[in-house]
Amino acid sequence: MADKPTKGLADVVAASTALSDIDGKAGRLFYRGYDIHDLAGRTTFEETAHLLQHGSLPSRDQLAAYGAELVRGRTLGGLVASNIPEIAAKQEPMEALRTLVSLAGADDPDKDSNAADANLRKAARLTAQQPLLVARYHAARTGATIPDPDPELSIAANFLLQITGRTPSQREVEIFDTCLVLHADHTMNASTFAARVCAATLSDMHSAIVAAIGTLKGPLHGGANEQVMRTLEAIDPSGVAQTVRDKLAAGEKIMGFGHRVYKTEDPRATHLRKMSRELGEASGDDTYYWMSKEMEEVVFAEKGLYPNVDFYAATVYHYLGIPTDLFTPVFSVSRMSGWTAHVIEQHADNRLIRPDSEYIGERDQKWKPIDER
Ligand SMILES: CC(=O)SCCNC(=O)CCNC(=O)[C@H](O)C(C)(C)COP(=O)(O)OP(=O)(O)OC[C@H]1O[C@@H](n2cnc3c(N)ncnc32)[C@H](O)[C@@H]1OP(=O)(O)O
Ligand SMILES: O=C([O-])CC(=O)C(=O)O
Repeated sequence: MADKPTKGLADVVAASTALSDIDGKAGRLFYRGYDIHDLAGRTTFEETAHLLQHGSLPSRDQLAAYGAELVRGRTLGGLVASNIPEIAAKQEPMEALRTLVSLAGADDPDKDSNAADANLRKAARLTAQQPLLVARYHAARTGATIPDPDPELSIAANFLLQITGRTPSQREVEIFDTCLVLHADHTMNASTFAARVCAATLSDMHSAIVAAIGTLKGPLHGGANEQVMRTLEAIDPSGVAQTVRDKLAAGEKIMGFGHRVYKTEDPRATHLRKMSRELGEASGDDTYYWMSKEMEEVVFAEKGLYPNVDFYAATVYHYLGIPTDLFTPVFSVSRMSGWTAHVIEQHADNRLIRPDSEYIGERDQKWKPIDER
């Protein structure tokens, strides 16, 4: 007979990884041993993706080679490109990305190989294509014409330009790039775990990423950032405290708060809060920032909960001009670097992930023919 399960696998160590590490009590996050506070604002998303996928912060030559690979990968295959208009008309953004990445698997030249070199090439292509998929999806549904990605620009700069239709300021690019760095990897979060479970059957990288995208979509995980913005938009600025108290009294969860691992401030929220404030002030209307601050104070006073990465990311993306329903897709643009690195790591030292379950159903049932049931 199996042991009692730990509900939600809380505190269960499900994999070994050299990619990221969290000290939940101290509120610290590390990518391959580098403190997130040292990376944020100093390391680009491209450098971070290289760190995760290739194992080291790149030298100038390595970054040039990886950057060139990303530029080459920044094209869409025929199956994906031809289906975007219909998918954009019929599917919500995260559903659409799940479908489009699946189609991209069929277009991928390395689709039949899980070998280490093929996985690295697929990781770079997926990282390069994800922002383009979001931008092309958005353009198809709005009827906008967007420029092709500029090979001289970073992923962050190209994405903001394609989504907002205007050339972002240098500071906006820096802030968005920092957001991508902050969201890149996070140990055994639900979507990464889903990717690793899929990869551990020796299924391919695109299948694992489809599983991850479907998992990130949920409001208890990456989908929370969109819900944070929808909550802020629905509240009267003068009624923040009362609304939060009413929601809590009704047993509702406040989106963007709480975390399975952090027992103190999420170190990513520290950066996102500052950037939200800066962008809010620069916009001339920082109402959503101040509403967020008030919400943070009330949730802490009432429940002792801290904001997670999704909370201040919402207002940062809002101030950057990103449509609210693309917030979770933006998360996927960044997390693609971590997911793919986890698939590489899983395939490199694989064993099927197949836990046990506790049976709680009926026993000793007596079978009856259908007419006697
Ligand atoms: C990128 C990310 O995935 S970050 C997380 C994004 N998700 C959210 O922001 C959604 C809101 N937050 C939550 O639902 C949870 O805090 C999670 C899913 C993040 C973590 O869940 P768990 O570790 O399973 O904690 P669980 O949901 O059991 O919460 C523990 C207690 O805190 C309460 N709690 C946790 N989060 C919240 C919240 N946001 N609002 C109100 N109460 C909360 C729960 O109601 C529960 O209370 P109880 O013990 O009285 O029943
Ligand atoms: O780690 C988690 O459970 C959720 C999270 O913060 C992330 O995926 O970034």
